[in-house]
Amino acid sequence: MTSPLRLGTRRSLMATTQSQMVADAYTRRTGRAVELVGVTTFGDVTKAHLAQLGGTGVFVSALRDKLIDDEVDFAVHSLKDLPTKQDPRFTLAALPARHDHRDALVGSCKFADLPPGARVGTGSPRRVAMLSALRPDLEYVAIRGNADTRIGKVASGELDAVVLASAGLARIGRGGEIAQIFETEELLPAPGQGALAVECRADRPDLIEFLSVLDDPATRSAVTAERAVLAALEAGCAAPVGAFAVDDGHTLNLTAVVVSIDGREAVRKSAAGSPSEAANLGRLLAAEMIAEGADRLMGEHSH
Ligand SMILES: NCc1[nH]cc(CCC(=O)O)c1CC(=O)O
Repeated sequence: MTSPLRLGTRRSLMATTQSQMVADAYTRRTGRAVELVGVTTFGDVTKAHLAQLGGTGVFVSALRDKLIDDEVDFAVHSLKDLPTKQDPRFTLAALPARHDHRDALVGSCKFADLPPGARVGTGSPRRVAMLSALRPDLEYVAIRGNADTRIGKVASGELDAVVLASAGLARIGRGGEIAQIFETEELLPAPGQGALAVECRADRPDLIEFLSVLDDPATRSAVTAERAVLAALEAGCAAPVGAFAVDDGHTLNLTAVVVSIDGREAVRKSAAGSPSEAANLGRLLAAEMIAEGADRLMGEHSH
């Protein structure tokens, strides 16, 4: 009998839920058992504001340490938390079919119905910038902590609403509290939002082959283009950059935006191309955006 695969996961509800989803999908497809191994990460224990931690990857490195130490076989990350520069010791063996890519408002009314001066919580400069463009009359409050903590600030009355990723809310069973989902025309999601990444060591070709049953090619081309924009802009997860692509099986349609943090200026562009040229499409779009001043808009939030 084959031994179970060991899946390293952060201990938060969102992480264990998404890890369990991937574990179940793998077992369904292959018949092989997967056991979850809980790992505590720096990103879970630190009190520092995420945007001040010097970029991406705080949730990722502890899981990668366990891969290197051979304590786990693979890990599942939220793709949007993964640095665009891939560490050569690891491979994204599968990018499963993406869940909802959009952002959602949790609160007692829709965004347009919030009274002037209402306090809206979000830790993301991207969301602050784009929401400020729609409603400059609201107060945007930097918040941190897991989704549960953030939603709690609405229940306690400290905030009128919070904005979180729809996919994450669904994963922790709080999708029912969503007052509104933002369409991409008004709030373009973070590159890779809603997608998971299945990662293992690059020196385990057999395992990469096993895990590849979970890969969804249309998701892979879409998020490859989105992440290529982010990489070419030399922006990190804290930059006010949105990107979203759809691969319909023939054509890859990509839209990206960079917004000044006050929401007053934006460079937004779209492009279409072949899914097999996803990375190029993203790079070219980013170059056009830079030519129109995108890097100036990012200011201190680049890198
Ligand atoms: N930045 C933290 C983070 N990383 C992934 C998700 C949620 C879901 C996803 O995009 O897969 C969240 C929470 C959020 O942004 O609301």
